[in-house]
Amino acid sequence: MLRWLTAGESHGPALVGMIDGVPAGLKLQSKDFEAELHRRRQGAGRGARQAFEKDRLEILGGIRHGVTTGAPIALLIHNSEWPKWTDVMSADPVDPQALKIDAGTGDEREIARNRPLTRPRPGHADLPGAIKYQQQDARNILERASARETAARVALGTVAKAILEQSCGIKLVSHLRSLGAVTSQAAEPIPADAPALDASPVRCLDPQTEAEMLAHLDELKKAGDTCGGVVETLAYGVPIGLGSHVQHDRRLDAAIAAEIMSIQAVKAVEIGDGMEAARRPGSQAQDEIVRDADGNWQRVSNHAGGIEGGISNGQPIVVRAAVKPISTVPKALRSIDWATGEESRANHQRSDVCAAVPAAVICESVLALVLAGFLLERAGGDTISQIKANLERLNAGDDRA
Ligand SMILES: Cc1cc2nc3c(=O)[nH]c(=O)nc-3n(C[C@H](O)[C@H](O)[C@H](O)COP(=O)(O)O)c2cc1C
Ligand SMILES: C=C(O[C@@H]1CC(C(=O)O)=C[C@@H](OP(=O)(O)O)[C@H]1O)C(=O)O
Repeated sequence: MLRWLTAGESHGPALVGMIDGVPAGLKLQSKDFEAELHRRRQGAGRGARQAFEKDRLEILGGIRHGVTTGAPIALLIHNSEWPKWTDVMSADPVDPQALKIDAGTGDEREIARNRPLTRPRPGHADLPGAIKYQQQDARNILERASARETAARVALGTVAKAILEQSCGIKLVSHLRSLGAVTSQAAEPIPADAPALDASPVRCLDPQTEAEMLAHLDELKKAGDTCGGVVETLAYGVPIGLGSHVQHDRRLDAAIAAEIMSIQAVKAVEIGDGMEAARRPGSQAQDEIVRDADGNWQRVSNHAGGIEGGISNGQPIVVRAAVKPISTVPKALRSIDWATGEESRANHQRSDVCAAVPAAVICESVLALVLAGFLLERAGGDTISQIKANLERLNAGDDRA
């Protein structure tokens, strides 16, 4: 069984990720994690933090000389800003007078005064979190609600991607179907080896759409507004048989939807044609069954996005996620200051303008974690070679005419 957890705050010393149930014999090095963390930092729409955030990684256990041992893998990702925030985020009480930080952005001035954040931002966890946990300072909520946490999930996803790739060659790819009001004209489906995607600041293969997306983003930024987008993630090479129809919590599509929805700012998840399927006649919404010359089961289309009855059907898995516009809107929205009870404008701290591009990399990682969990459930072993052998045996086990 694959289990994973993260901990840590956005401006604390570090993030922590731990994953248990990883087979021995998987090849994984620091540079593999660093490459994925680098991908998450890239792209249009990011705020100032990503210009200097280094995501410095330490592997604390589970990997030795570039190979997993079967022990839980523990990962630490240092927050570059920690030296500046040590007093503000200290675990132990500090004298408020001692808190001195260079004035810079409005946010830093708030910190310099060590003023509790009391003007909750609509759309963030500030208000419901503060009421639920009885906090007077929204920082005690927003530090953990922050999508900084996704750096840890992307690091854990690196392990999952290695399991998928090294056991049966599964590859994932992500791109933007739309950014704000601009929709991609990309041919479908994007292949697994689409190399230009990482080079595109908006993960879009079509230069004209890319330019329109960038212009749209720029326009919203100049207007003091923020932007969302629709991310599409595909997994190629997933064998038939991951997940099950027999119980609600064993359905692959349900697990994928829940995990993708757990990414900060994701507000809808579609598998295959998703919402569009509901508008089509049934004859145009299913994937007719054929066999190729070698007798392999094939489909003439992939409306189902690779999953039927909660089970992978051998077609590419296609998942789309709607990422809402960033809730820290620079032209700050209406709120109430809970320190005074008066109408006010929401706190504004340094912020991204759009999360859709990094969300694409995060969706890949999260999808990889879910698929790796189901793969291990079906073909699990203690070592990667046992999993490979199990998969071969399972794939050869179909004696249908
Ligand atoms: C990669 C990424 C970066 C984000 N950056 C910001 C940000 O800078 N400012 C902000 O207000 N929200 C940002 N968000 C969204 C918030 O974390 C999210 O809206 C908040 O935690 C509330 O959760 P919910 O939107 O899922 O309800 C980001 C999300 C992602 C995925
Ligand atoms: C730090 C990251 O994203 C952060 C996510 C985030 C939020 O509210 O979700 C708010 C911002 O934090 P900060 O105030 O430090 O700029 C983003 O930068 C990251 O992705 O590494």
